[in-house]
Amino acid sequence: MESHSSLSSSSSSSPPSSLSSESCCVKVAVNVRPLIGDEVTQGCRECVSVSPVTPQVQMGTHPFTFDHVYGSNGSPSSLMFEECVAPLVDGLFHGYNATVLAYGQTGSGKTYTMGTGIKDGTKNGLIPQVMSALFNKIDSVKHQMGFQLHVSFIEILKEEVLDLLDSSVPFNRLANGTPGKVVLSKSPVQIRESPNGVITLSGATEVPIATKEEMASCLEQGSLTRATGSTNMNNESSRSHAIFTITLEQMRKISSISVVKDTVDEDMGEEYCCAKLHLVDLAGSERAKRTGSGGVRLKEGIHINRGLLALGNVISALGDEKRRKEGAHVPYRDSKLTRLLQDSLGGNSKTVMIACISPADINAEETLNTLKYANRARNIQNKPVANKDLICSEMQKMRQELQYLQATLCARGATSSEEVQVMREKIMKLESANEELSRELHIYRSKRVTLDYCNIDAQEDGVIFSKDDGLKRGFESMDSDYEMSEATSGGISEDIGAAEEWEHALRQNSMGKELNELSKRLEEKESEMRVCGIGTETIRQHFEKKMMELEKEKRTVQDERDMLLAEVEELAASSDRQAQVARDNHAHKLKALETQILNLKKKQENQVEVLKQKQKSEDAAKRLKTEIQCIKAQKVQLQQKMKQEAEQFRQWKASQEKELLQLKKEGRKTEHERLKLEALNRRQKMVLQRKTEEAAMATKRLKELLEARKSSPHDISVIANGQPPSRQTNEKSLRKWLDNELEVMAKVHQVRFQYEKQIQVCVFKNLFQSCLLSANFFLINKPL
Ligand SMILES: Nc1ncnc2c1ncn2[C@@H]1O[C@H](COP(=O)(O)OP(=O)(O)OP(=O)(O)O)[C@@H](O)[C@H]1O
Repeated sequence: MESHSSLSSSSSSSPPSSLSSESCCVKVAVNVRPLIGDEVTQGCRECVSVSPVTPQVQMGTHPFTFDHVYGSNGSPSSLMFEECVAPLVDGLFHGYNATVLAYGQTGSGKTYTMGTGIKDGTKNGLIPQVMSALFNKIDSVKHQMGFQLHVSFIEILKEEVLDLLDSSVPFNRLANGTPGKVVLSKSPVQIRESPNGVITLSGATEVPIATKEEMASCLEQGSLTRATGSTNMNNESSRSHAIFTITLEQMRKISSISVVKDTVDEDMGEEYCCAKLHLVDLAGSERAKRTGSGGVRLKEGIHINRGLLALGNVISALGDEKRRKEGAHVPYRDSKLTRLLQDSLGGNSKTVMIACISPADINAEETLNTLKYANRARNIQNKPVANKDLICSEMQKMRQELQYLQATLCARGATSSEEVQVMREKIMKLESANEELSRELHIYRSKRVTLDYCNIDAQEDGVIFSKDDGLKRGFESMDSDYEMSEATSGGISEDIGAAEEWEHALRQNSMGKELNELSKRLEEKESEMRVCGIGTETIRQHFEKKMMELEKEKRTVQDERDMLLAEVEELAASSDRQAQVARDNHAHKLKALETQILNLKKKQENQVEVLKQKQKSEDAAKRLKTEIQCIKAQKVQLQQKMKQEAEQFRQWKASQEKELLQLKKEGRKTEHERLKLEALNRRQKMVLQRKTEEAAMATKRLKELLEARKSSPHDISVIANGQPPSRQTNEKSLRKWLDNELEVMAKVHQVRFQYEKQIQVCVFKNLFQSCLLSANFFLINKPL
């Protein structure tokens, strides 16, 4: 399966990255492998001492401090995964890219550490542990998230990027059957840089992974395909830089809690995250003299060293704080390796470098170089960013906003119906205002039509109606013979139409005025009604209550007065001084009470008056109500009348137009007939002329024959009186005479025939003329 893969955080498949960004240094761990067989055989001694307390490696007088040191009495190598790589695996689940980079001289144990070897790496190496940790984690959180895993495995061999998982390429094992040794026929992969500077690999196979076993199988397949070769320093020396990439895509369910109407609503949104873990097993630096390489191996070695040198330069550039601050150029483009590791070093990645060293004194120089190299790498500052989908976060935000708005809407639910009611009323008011305005507009238009007519009338002094251009259509194709009659009829019809239109406009105008008048009256009455009717009932009740109170008060005062009167009468019976004083007091009180009663009576009378007034205004309101109803009915009637009148006018106009069209059609037909008759007439005239000429000729000929006949009896008389003519002469004369007679008879017959024909033509001509006359008559008298 070919796909577009990327070594960068923001790959084509990755969403735009955002959110938390923190600077962090590249972590460097040193792994000191034990002395191996050859080294022991050669009697090598360990030249590296490790401080168990502080993660420090001492090489002669040079102490190097790292984040972790494993092996040779440092931390046990078994802790390497937990301390260095496990946090990166965790980071993947939070969207952070990560890189684990194994660096060191040839035979220092990089492949062994990473687990990309076929022989002994697949069990204890870091990559197999990554796989276990990854799937354990997925198992524990899969109920909360959706996962998708892909792996790709490429190598950079002699500055060429090759796909190690391309299943279309057959395995070409060596004749000795050594697994993993493969003749190179792998598909090349292109490094591409997207417009935003992201490096991608075009053509690298990305295998979808469902289980740990599938992933392990990919690792195994790639490791088998990877180029290895035997050197003096390593029987299974990797001849290429290998990058095993795990891509983890996840849809995380995130809950947001909102409170709607006192109930807690938990919304489960989704967040997309994509992160990549690059596990890099670099080819080891080597010295040709020591590896004993020649030919192909030598060339491979040169390429390997060149790549590692470029990597060293990048690390130096990034690790030098001064240069970094000055924004010095980082030579990522110097090799394919550095281009592919661009994000892992100084970019969007959490990176751990594992510097593998041999403790053997024979390798002391290379080990020192490695430690220096690794030490510089510790200064590299990366900027890992969680690759979360901005769109997803944005959607989540919008969802929350929507919930908030819904909650607000619910809270306002009580008032919303009132608001709707108010809006509805407003709409109704606006609609009625609109109707009123349309009506007014109609009236103004009618008025304008009337005024226009009046203006035209004034211009055409003496002419009552103006001519509507629209009604002047038709008949234009008619001959000049008919122009007068047509113009007359057209003019009449136009005048009738214009008059009718004018009358209609006047009628509409007057009715509109009447309607306006009614509306005005209605408004007045309604405002009067409002004045009369405001709180009529409430006021009446108030007055009635007041009256009752007054009545009650009056009665109380009257009772008091009666009591006092009774007391006064009693006191009047006794004549002592005290009784006199009491009588006077009572008299005063009585007077005051009488005044109070009088006041109350007055008040009561006033109230009665007010009530009467109120009753009157109520009656007036009733009258007004009736009047309003009456005006409203009149208004409705008038509106209906206007409508009917407009409809009638419309119908009349439509029928006029229809009739006009019909007339035009008939006119065209008559015109056609006329033309036909004219042509016939012309033809008949020609025939008549010819026949007349022929008749004249025949008459002439007849005359000649008659003359000849007159002379013939003379010949016969000569025969009868004198000597008888000879027999021959007689026969000749007789034949001549007979011929003449026959010719005369034929000519007479011909002339008679011509004469009859001429008479017929004359009759037809008369008939035709009378037809024309009747056609003219029809056109002139046809009503429009
Ligand atoms: N920690 C270790 N314990 C035991 N043996 C080890 C360890 N590390 C490496 N070795 C052995 O050292 C030898 C070289 O290791 P390895 O092939 O991993 O080196 P390398 O750095 O990958 O070399 P190269 O760069 O040439 O590929 C192997 O035989 C391997 O088994």
